[in-house]
Amino acid sequence: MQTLLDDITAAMAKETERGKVADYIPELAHVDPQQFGIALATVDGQHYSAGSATTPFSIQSISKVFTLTIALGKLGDGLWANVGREPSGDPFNSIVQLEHEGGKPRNPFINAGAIAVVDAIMMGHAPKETLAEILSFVRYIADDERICFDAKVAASEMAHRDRNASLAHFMKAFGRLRHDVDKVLGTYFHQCAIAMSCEQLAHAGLFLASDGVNKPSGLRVVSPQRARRINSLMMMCGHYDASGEFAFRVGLPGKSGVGGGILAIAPGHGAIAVWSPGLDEQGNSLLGVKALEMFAQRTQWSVFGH
Ligand SMILES: NC(=O)CC[C@H](N)C(=O)O
Repeated sequence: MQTLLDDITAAMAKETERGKVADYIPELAHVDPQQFGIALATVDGQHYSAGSATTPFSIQSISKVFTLTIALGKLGDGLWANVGREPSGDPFNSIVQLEHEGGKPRNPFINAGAIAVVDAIMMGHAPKETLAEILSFVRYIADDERICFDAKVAASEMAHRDRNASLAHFMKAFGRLRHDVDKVLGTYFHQCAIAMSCEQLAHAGLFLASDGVNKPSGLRVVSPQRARRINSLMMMCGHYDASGEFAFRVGLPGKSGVGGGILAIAPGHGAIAVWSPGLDEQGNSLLGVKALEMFAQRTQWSVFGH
């Protein structure tokens, strides 16, 4: 496994086409696109990594997997009254389906869906309390108390919130959000601004590869059925309008973020985190997808067979 991660890192270092760093969040525009990291945490307790695997980066939409897990824990199937579970086939920040579909977002991983999920988690609490809950959950599953929010990234997104604010106000107009829009957005931007390294992310995702059990503690995070369902949503919706392409090339449940990270789950094997800040047209890490394609081919861990 170590040889494989080293080979992938060497192959990615040679790539000249590295995509474009997200600049609609100005604070992310400063990140050096030359960086690449990869980490694997296996269900039998092994850890491997290569490249810049200990450098924290903005996990952005990968956080949506963690808030979905928390929301399902609080509301169970009640969550699905306000959030769908179908791929959208549209960009992550698209508004078009909301009008046709009564303000109900297609799935929890597009921005509208994740905003509805965090509104559901808040349950009348202040953003600070909800954020403390999200952070302590992430620290627990990653088994690492050092994980923090990057306040600068959160502030940068709040200052440029027009698009996400439109989504939130639109949903509120349909009676889909219960809390004040700016409080929901502030919470959402902070959750997206959690900074983690590939090593921390792979560790955090491990419960999804092991039927819902947190490997270091042996404690159950979610039921096997819930882990399977979260994985299915990651497969169908985790890469927005490129989810089909990701399933075709990689064949693993995965969730991307505009910080350039991707968390992929190989059920029964392990969790893999990759990071390369340059994005493709759909806002997914260009080299991250390439690296995972190489990883899935060499391990033959695709859920669709060899
Ligand atoms: N795809 C993403 O990572 C988008 C998340 C980002 N915080 C946004 O709302 O635009």
